[in-house]
Amino acid sequence: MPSSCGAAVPYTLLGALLSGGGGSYAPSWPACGGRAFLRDYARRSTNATLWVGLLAFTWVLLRRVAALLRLWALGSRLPGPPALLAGTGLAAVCRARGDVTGYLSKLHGKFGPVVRLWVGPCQLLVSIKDASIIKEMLIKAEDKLPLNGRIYSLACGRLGLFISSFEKVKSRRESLIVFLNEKLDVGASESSFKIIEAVLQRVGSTIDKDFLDCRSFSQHMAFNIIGAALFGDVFFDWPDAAAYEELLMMVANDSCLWASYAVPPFWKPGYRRYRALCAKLKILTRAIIRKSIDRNSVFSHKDLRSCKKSEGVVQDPVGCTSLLDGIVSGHCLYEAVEGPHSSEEEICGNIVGLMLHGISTSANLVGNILTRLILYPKLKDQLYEDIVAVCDKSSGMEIDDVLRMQFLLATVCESARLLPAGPLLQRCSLRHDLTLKSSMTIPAGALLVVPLHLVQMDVSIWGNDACQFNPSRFLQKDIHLGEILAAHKGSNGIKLFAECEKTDSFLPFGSGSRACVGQKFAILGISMLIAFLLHDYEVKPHPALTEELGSTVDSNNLHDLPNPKIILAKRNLKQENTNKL
Ligand code: HEM
Repeated sequence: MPSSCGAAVPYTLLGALLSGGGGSYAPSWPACGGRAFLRDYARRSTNATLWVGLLAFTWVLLRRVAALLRLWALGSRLPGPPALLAGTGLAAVCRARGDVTGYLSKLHGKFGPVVRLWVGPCQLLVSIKDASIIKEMLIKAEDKLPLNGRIYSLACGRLGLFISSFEKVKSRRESLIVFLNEKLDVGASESSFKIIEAVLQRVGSTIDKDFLDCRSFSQHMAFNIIGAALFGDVFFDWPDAAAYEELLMMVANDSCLWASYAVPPFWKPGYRRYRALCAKLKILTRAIIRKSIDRNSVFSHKDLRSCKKSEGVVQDPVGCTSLLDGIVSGHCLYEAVEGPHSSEEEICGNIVGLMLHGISTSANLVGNILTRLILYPKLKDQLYEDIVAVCDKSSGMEIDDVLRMQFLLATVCESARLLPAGPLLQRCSLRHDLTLKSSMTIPAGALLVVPLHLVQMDVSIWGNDACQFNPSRFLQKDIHLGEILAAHKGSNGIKLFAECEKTDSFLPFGSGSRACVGQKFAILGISMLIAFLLHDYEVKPHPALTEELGSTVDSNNLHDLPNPKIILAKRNLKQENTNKL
């Protein structure tokens, strides 16, 4: 028997409530009981929800398909090999850990300065080799690859630097630049950049060993320089510093591997170990942040509250003692630490990120320069002359002195040119298509890469000796490197060449909207470290290495010598001065 109440049950809860006041449903539904009403109501709501869900899903799917069709349409207009061939070719090279640069070089030779590759049915990669197009692309493409963000987020947790979206990192970048420039304090009478001197004094016991392994020594130096810059003097007395260094390196080594999984592989013991290391790293970072704040607690309470703020940038970083303030951006240190948990979490994440990136990149460059010094005694002598010529005139060594050591700065830049931090500079534009002046349109979401070895060793730009180590190329007539560095106080970039094409092709620190924030800090800091080292120590290869190498050393090919043993022998400056007289 059909239920007499079926037709009388209101469609919606609102309808039922309205009808409860004496509407047309009023006589029938109370008679059927609340259960029938609720059952019917649940059925209809479920149906409605399923319909809404289905429509939303179809909408998302259609949008995805439309975006994919657009990607294929725009992508196929760019020059490049047929889809399937390219995809398998690049994948095979990557899987075999082969020469990606060599592979891209062949493609550029065939298809021109812009080459597109399909690395999957929904993934387009565009490689760019032309300096002017690169410059335009690096300014317009403001985002990083999502994988880049994943690597840092996995290792550091929540953070406001290094992540994919430019919008989210913009203000952090600005405050970090203010802070790092303050650390350098170029041109100030009382230069604040005493970090290197302090580092060398404190790590004396490391230096005085019989011999040093170049990689660990460079890493230790970079760790101390960046740590001291971020946390202040307290970093030197921190008993957990050695454990922290070891943890950072372990996390840095594994981060790319684990971030490459689309779904975190919780079932793998290696992954669980890695997560445990990241958690320990964060605990230690919080401990050193707390120590740094405690050391400056008087400051925190008195001055940090009164830091002038404007548009999210700390305007008075002199009153704010450590990098923590710069990173907090818009909050003074005191407020941020006392504030909601999330901001403390983010400060910690940013600092772990800076330590991971700053140490690995700077250590690479220091190691590279030291290796060249022991392989190339003439370079060492020339540098020593450059350093002594400036130091003889002044009592101590200030950052302004280093700015006058042009050959040294040129050596650091030339080493960075020949040894970029990675083979590919990577960008993307997540939301908008990129329309380049050459009337090429690169669809949103495409992976944009610059093969750094090809660009920085391009014979047509750098000359026939593009692959050779030749610091003098940075000392062309009319270019005063030191002046240029000093004149750019407050800005991030360093203009090295009058010739624009060369500037655009010097990219070890990237360029454009996401360029390295630590570029000037790294170049000047590393130059100062080498100046102090060469001034006080004789850098020599270990005798076993000299025998092994014999006379057949190719100073341009450092791959054969990834981690040489070196000896640092203290110079007898008094004796040297007497000999000179
Ligand atoms: C020799 C040392 C270094 C090298 C070779 C280096 C290289 C790079 C490169 C290639 C990028 C990406 C740039 C781009 O996509 O255009 C980058 C980003 C960055 N670097 Fe460095 N870096 C060095 C040292 C440092 C130091 C010492 C710091 C700070 C303490 C630092 C802070 C950053 C930050 C915050 C970013 C991210 C910028 C963003 O995502 O917007 N770097 N670096």
